[in-house]
Amino acid sequence: METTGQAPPAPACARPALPVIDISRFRAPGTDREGFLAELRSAAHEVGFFYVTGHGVPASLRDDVLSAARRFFALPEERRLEIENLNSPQFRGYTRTGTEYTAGSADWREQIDIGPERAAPATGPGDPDYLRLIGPNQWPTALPELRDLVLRWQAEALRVSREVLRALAAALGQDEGYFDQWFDDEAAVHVKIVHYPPRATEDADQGVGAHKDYGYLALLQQDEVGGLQVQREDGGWIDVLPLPDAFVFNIGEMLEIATQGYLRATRHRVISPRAGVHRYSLPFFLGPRLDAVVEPLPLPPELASLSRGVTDDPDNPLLAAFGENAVVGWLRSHPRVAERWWSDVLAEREARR
Ligand SMILES: O=C(O)CCC(=O)C(=O)O
Ligand SMILES: [Fe+2]
Repeated sequence: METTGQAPPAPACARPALPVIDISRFRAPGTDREGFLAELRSAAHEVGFFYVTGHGVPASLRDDVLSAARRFFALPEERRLEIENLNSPQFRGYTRTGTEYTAGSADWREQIDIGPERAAPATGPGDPDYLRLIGPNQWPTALPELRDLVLRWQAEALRVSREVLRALAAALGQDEGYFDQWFDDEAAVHVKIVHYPPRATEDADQGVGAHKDYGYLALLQQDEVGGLQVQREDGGWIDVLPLPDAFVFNIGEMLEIATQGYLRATRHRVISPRAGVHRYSLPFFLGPRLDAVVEPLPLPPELASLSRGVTDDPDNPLLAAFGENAVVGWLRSHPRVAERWWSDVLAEREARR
């Protein structure tokens, strides 16, 4: 189905446009394990996007985080700006609508970026730059409940995404613990709390422009509005309607590279809500530890023969060293934060060019 705007609500009996994977089957006694792994493999290889049910995250936690998000974005702007990301050397905190660009056009959303809640380590000359990404989040004093809710959400999203990654490792013919060493409690996870305001004019519909996600896996909780679209191989767009109690999962570029293109990082975008409608979503990105090095995964020959290879973007090449990739990505996407807190690093990089 080709669409240019927002889809009408799906009838209750509509077949979801993406595969649905019940992740509880991975551990359930009596599951046809090979059948389960084959379904997951085909979803991740052919589409790169799928719904995940059976994840065990309480609906009440999801509802509480989404309603706290609505309260945050309803605060007066000066209260939201108290946690502006410009205050944070670790790029954490609030960014206003219209400051983010995808493929040269402004996205129409505001958000809070949240990472692992840790103290900033003491660093000195010779230390890798990525250590400066480690540090605390910013939390709004006007909404004291947000910290605990979001950190619980982050922990649950990490748990579920590690489980999906283990199932993917098994589906790719590896030991299920294949990725575990890079995805321990210091994994570089990133939660966003996002508000898509209604479009400003009828045809200004770029909530977020078409892109692939970076990292290994992304997990998305959307509210009931809809607007996420995934690109098909023929270039058309599929509406990813909200499915109750399901997360949307997709493959990130790092996992595409690690599997030489066997798994697919699929382009997607968000269409802005219509006048009067607001959309809220909670994307979660799973990255490995900052000291991880991405090595090619040894695919079984029958899968390797179906690998598509990787087309790296020459303007934005991905490196094997994850921490350095993360630094480059943050410096590029938030130049004002970079100038304020990373000017020594920028100068050193400039001198080396
Ligand atoms: O909000 C959404 O539905 C998806 C957002 C997204 O694709 C992203 O932030 O990378
Ligand atoms: Fe995305």
